[in-house]
Amino acid sequence: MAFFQAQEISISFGGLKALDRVSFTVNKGEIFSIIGPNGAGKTTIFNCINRFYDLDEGVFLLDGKNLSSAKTHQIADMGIARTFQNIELFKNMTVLDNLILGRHRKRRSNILTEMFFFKPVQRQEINSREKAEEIIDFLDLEAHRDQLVVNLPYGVQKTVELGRALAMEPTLLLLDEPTSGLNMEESEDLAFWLDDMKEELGITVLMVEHNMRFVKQTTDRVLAIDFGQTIIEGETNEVLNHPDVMRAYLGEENVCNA
Ligand SMILES: Nc1ncnc2c1ncn2[C@@H]1O[C@H](COP(=O)(O)OP(=O)(O)OP(=O)(O)O)[C@@H](O)[C@H]1O
Repeated sequence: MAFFQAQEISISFGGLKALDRVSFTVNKGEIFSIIGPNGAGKTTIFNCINRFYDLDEGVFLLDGKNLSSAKTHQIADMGIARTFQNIELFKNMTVLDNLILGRHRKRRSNILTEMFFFKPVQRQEINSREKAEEIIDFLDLEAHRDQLVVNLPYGVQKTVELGRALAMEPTLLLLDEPTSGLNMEESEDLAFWLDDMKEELGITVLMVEHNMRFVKQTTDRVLAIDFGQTIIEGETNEVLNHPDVMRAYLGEENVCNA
């Protein structure tokens, strides 16, 4: 069964139809990319999944469950985590503390449990710390563990943001332009981690990405859109080599060099 589906989704901003009956299907455990030129509607898809915006028409289904009535925080509880085009971290906190905070949605405590059930709360705290340490190990962040995020290079901050999303133990991870601002070596590291996330952690990844070389290297299937409409959905090579995609989005030169 399809793991995640968009069915005929549409949304308008004033007179602008940002998404016009777009559908796509993401299978369990695959890395799926959405590509298209600036303003095509890619980030709007993510913002609708997160319920920052309400769809005018259509639905998203996660494991067959309709997300329409879920609120933003419930989307996270259902196992969907996200990174942003502009990094969103607590910049004056350490890497470790940002990762522990990423566990916040997994914790089940309130003021009463914190006051009267010290042991369970303490256990959650220990679990969060252990999970954060696992992620530090997984993403090679040991050297930066106790540094303030504000003092880290951009590429490392992006890795920490990825780590914070992983701290939620998502089943579906949304990555918005994960390679933007990364150098070649950092992009290679990211490709390696994506492969590990897929193979070792079984996470399904839905990614918006402009870097066609990276898409080609990492992605199982692709949706190409422009002006809020689908051009084609299919296997990565099939989509990247499609004449309409080459013409409309990438330019012949980029595809040849990819
Ligand atoms: N909140 C909003 N209000 C008005 N228009 C919006 C809003 N959000 C997005 N848009 C418009 O919807 C269209 C799609 O925007 P979106 O950010 O999804 O494009 P994108 O494909 O992610 O582009 P980029 O690659 O540049 O990030 C654009 O024309 C954009 O200006």
